Amino acid sequence: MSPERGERVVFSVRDVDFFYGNKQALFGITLDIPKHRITALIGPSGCGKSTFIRLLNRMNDFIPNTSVRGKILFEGEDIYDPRTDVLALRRRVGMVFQRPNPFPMSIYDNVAYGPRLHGRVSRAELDEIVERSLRWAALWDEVKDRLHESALSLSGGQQQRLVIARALALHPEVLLLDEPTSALDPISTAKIEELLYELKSRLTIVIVTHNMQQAARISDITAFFLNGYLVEVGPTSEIFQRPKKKETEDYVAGRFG
Ligand SMILES: Nc1ncnc2c1ncn2[C@@H]1O[C@H](COP(=O)(O)OP(=O)(O)OP(=O)(O)O)[C@@H](O)[C@H]1O
Repeated sequence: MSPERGERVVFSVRDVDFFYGNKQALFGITLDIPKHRITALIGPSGCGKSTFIRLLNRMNDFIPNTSVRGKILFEGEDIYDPRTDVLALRRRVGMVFQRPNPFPMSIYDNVAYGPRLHGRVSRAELDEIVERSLRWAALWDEVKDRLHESALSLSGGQQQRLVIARALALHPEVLLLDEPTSALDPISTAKIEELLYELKSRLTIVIVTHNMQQAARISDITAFFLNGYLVEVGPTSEIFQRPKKKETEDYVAGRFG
């Protein structure tokens, strides 16, 4: 899909194939991810959404015996070029997974973890980063009096917002979320959706979701995957109300998957 005129593209994906061993999981994916927008990836189980989102910050590198063909440009740079600094890439492109995974340490230390690892920061600077990140993640008011308690004492929904705060502490340009609310209750889910909506003024968001109402509520662009192919991508309202392909229409109408 070509983004609307004048809209900046953060990721430009061209003809990407992906293999687990000799099993091909993605076929010729071509897609642009526009800046400061929420792009939702939808499609039935096993269609390649997680595989695709993990390509964007090279998380698939951790899975042995995989290979990629094609090009993925992030801000114009080929991220699969051997000279790519993968750690720097992951700092710029943060990721949040399905199950909240706070570190077994205090709330404060979870958020301070990345900034501490990436450079020398004073206590005062850290305090500021922690507060700001928790505010961005809409968690500050709930935890400001218990920053030194274990992160594991938080509820699931709070833990997921803490994990988002931990990612935000590094000022990523893109946040990738792989089904971030599927383990959460409806109230926590609504909080995360609201938060993502607020965050898009600061960064670009790509979210995998099984929940079509969620995609329809929060995303600007929706990409529909099926059996490793990108069937259709476009403005969310068009994908849900006037899809061009029969498969998309069937899927969004709940006729399969
Ligand atoms: N680590 C792996 N090793 C081998 N095959 C894998 C691996 N991870 C995923 N696959 C296969 O790749 C295909 C795409 O899987 P993927 O997890 O990307 O789909 P998905 O759309 O995210 O599914 P779900 O919605 O169920 O999470 C599936 O056939 C899956 O079995």
